[in-house]
Amino acid sequence: MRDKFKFLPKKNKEIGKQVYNYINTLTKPLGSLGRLEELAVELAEMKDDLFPNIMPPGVLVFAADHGITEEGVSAYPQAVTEQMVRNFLNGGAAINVFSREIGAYLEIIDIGVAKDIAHRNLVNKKIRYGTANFLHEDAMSYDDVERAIAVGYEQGLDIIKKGAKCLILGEMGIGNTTTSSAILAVLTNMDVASLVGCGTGISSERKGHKVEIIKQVIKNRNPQPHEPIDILSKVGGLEIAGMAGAMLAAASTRVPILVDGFICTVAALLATEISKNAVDYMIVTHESAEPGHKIAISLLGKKPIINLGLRLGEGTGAAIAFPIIKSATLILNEMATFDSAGISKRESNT
Ligand SMILES: Cc1cc2ncn([C@H]3O[C@H](COP(=O)(O)O)[C@@H](O)[C@H]3O)c2cc1C
Ligand SMILES: O=C(O)c1cccnc1
Repeated sequence: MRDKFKFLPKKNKEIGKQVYNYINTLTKPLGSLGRLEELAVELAEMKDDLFPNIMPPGVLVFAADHGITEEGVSAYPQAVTEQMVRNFLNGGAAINVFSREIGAYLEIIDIGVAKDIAHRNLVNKKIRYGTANFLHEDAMSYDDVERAIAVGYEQGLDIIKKGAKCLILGEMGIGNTTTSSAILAVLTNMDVASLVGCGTGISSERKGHKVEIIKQVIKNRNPQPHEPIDILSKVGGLEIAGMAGAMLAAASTRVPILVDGFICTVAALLATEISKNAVDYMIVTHESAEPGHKIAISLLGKKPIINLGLRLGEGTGAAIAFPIIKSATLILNEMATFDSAGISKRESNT
């Protein structure tokens, strides 16, 4: 797996310098567009383009079930995964609303929902009917993990081929904050209690139970910290592997990845464990209310753009932040320079 992604393209730092200099010729005080200026430079470096374009965005929502829901770790029953997939297909979920708002291509991928769903707009790539309960046995085989990453990779390439100029990854899977917390605990070796949150809204008592389950899971499964396939096979999720695969597709084609919340950021960490350079193509769009998210973001070495206290997933935070990131490209594409507008430049000794 690592061999396949050994040679991801590097960002073009030279273009970044040119864009930085160009931004300083635009009709505004130096540095006055703050973080947007940094984003413009980053996007140009990723895309190897002085005038990067990220319209239209592609949104891929990967859905899968988690056997660990048997242990009472979520506020909602497993059946909600399938019900929400139907809601996505009917256009009624939050990610549908925000995708429409930003003019995104949206695709829903069944990579491991526990029930069969027949719908002409569903991309059926089911690998298995949910993961096993990893308190008692491995979540899935190495082969399942590799197939899930390959599905994500192919879906990523496919939506890029259809014209997506940046990628938003979303997920749906009841129980996946438990899965993501277990993965993050393995990656960081941190105290489980410090990174577990309330997910869909469990009580603090139930949160204590979730912490104990995750501790026991890690003892029982003993995943290897720098072996992403081993981690995913022992305590992973199919949608998390799929998102990591789609991120690798984006990085290999210089397409910016707009990273969403806690679960998506854990997938991003796994993608960078598979190929370090993937991180160059990632923008963390927001900070979720899930406490593990702050830890995952800092491990990725990123700075979130917004914090609206979201704790939903589906790719919603990335979709909401999209217009901000698009604004960074528009300043390059549309603003006048001092010379073209005939405006006096900054005094040299101020
Ligand atoms: C109706 C509904 C819609 C959702 N959309 C995303 N999630 C989010 O919540 C789940 C993770 O939380 P936990 O680990 O506590 O189960 C995931 O499915 C995630 O995508 C939802 C959850 C629900 C209930
Ligand atoms: O941050 C997230 O992605 C998140 C948080 C809670 C529930 N589902 C998703």
